[in-house]
Amino acid sequence: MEKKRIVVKIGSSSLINGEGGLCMMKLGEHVGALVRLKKCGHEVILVSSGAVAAGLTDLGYLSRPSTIEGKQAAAAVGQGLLLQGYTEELKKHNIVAAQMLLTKQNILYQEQSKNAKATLCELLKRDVMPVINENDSVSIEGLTFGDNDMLSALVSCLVQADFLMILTDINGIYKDNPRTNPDAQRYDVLHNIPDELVNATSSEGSLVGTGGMKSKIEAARTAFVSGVPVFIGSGHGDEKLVDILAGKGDGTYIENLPEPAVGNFKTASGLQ
Ligand SMILES: Nc1ncnc2c1ncn2[C@@H]1O[C@H](COP(=O)(O)OP(=O)(O)O)[C@@H](O)[C@H]1O
Ligand SMILES: N[C@@H](CCC(=O)OP(=O)(O)O)C(=O)O
Repeated sequence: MEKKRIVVKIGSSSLINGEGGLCMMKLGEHVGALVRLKKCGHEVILVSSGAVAAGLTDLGYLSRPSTIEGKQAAAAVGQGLLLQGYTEELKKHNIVAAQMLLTKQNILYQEQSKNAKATLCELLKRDVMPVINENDSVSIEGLTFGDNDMLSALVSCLVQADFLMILTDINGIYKDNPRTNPDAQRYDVLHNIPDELVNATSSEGSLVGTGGMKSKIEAARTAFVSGVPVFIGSGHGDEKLVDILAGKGDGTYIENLPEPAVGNFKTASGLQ
């Protein structure tokens, strides 16, 4: 089996329980699947959201605060809880968790991105699981990634990943938001992401997430044009990430057209 370098992004909506706190059962299930992928011999980098959402309850917020200092304070509390959760769950599988909190400057400035890449490669070499998030409590307005979808795409480009998996609370990209339009159809495969698709997609997300499907599509385009195939969707159980890699995931794949069979080539943009 060919060893692959895979970035997995987990959104807040897939980590939070009904009452708004961090759900250790959901986190543990993701970890089981990440470990399974790693045990297949792949290099796995996790980009996890959830810091702001995880910190709300302890700070007495009833919902996501609208002020920057409110979100930054929630992230300062929640990031600790998030990493504690990953460290404990990974330890059960004898895997060490490594926290990397990045700002946009760390990716934009070559000198800093070189260091970030070198650190990530060293962690992978040592068989450690990097757990990346934006450094929310110090990020400056206007210089944030905006959401972790773009962060995961930029990390994928930085480490020349073979695959980016964006896990969320919905099983793929639909032509319209399926929460408001239950008849909306899903794209199973896309071979490009034209402007019209980005423009037509809503940035309305779950109560705890940021950017909705629009930010995922924009992030997917960034990764895809740099040569990284992307999956956006959901799944359950230990096999879900292995299944996604095998092309059996429940979601939308953004990938190159398959090699044409000689004399039997049908073009498809993936956009119906
Ligand atoms: N065209 C669309 N296809 C699928 N989901 C969409 C679409 N438009 C909006 N959404 C919404 O995007 C949400 C996922 O985004 P978000 O809440 O930011 O997730 P996450 O926390 O995983 O980043 C879904 O729950 C869905 O309601
Ligand atoms: N860095 C923030 C990420 C916010 C965000 O992008 O959330 P999501 O849309 O759920 O990926 C946090 O950890 O809460």
